[in-house]
Amino acid sequence: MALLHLSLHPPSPLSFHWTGTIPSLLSSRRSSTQLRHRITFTAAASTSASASLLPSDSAIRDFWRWLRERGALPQPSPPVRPAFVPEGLGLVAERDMLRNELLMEIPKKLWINADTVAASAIGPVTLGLIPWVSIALFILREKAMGTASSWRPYLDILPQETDSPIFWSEEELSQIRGTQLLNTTIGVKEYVQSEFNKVEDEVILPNKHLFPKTITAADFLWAFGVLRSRAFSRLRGDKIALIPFADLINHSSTITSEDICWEIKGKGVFSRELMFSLRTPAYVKAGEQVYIQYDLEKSNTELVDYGFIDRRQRREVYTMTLEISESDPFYGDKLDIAESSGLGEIAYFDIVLDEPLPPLMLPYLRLVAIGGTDAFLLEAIFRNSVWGHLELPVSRANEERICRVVREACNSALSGHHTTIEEVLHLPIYCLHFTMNS
Ligand SMILES: C[S@@+](CC[C@H](N)C(=O)[O-])C[C@H]1O[C@@H](n2cnc3c(N)ncnc32)[C@H](O)[C@@H]1O
Repeated sequence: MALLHLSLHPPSPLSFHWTGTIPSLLSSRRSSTQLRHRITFTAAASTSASASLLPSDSAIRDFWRWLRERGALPQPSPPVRPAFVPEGLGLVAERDMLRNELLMEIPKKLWINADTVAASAIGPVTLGLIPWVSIALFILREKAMGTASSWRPYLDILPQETDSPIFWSEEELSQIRGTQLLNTTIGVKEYVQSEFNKVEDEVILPNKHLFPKTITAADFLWAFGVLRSRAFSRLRGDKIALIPFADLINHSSTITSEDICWEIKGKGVFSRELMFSLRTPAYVKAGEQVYIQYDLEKSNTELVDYGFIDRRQRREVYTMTLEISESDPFYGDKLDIAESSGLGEIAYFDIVLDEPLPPLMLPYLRLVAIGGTDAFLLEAIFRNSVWGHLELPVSRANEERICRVVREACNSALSGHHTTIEEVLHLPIYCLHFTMNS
């Protein structure tokens, strides 16, 4: 038996580890028009951020004062200021700025990362926790401390939620029933819940004196969502950090390079003080919003974690997951052959809309589907030349088998849709997944 999955790549702006099962083939029951109400498209971001979820003017003023008092604003006047924009809060230029001009330098003492937590009152009890979990506990504790927290002005401007599917209501989620997106969202929420259960038992409850208010699973999910949507994509894992002020910058698909936007480097005597510096990726006029490119590598299924998708760039990427099943009578030989080309029992192939298939995908598919009289190709004597054979059709039967299974999977997927094919094709968040029994 050979098992083939066609599935969307799970979104992961942060490198969290979770395992989730891939659902059987389904598709969105919500029309693309309906989904657009919930997912913001970058090309028309005006639907984002409802006013009730935005921080108040006075919260923004307090935050500004807080940044100034902590030396995060250059004298005499910073080149950007926080402002209400269609994407919620954003950064607006105070003057015309050229490409590569310095927007801000945020000293390390203002970042919230694992070191910040370690040096805080909960440092001793959070030792050994995954960095994002300890940061989540830290911000929830500081939030609960209210005016007693020195981080309050920053915490007060964080959004109550984003449009990420982890914050969608049950009713909204029910409308994407069957999509990979729903499954991924459920997987992520289960992962967060299980981390919460662990940290509640091991850290929060035994140290109640350190946590002024009860921390709920919903609070913990909020903190996770904040981190997931605000951490710079290359600051992952142990390096994960919240960088106040810098994290107000929004994404635009019109910015097509991400290389010069930000860097971390030492400053001051002996370059000891680390700074996060952010630069303009393009010329911007006074009064206009400054944007960056969050991550050119991210597909829309990953960007949706931020609560929006990008219609202007080629981000319709689907990851096809192929697997050599352990119950395949030729499992050992097939695995050996796959490994000789750097592949494994499971192989992932990114398929980009309107672009050629990944070069090894068809050969791997042929390998997975080999059986019957074609099995002679798996013999050790062909080991050095087998990939050359797999580049071309192995046999009519092998090719037909692949085509039949893929076609059946597609038909089955489309028959599950309540929408027309045209609507489905306009909806970037759908998936195909299938199992093939030989
Ligand atoms: C790093 S924060 C940027 C600041 C954020 N706008 C705020 O109000 O705090 C990332 C979040 O901003 C919003 N965002 C950023 N770029 C966007 C875009 N192009 N379209 C819609 N929302 C965007 C999303 O909610 C995302 O989760």
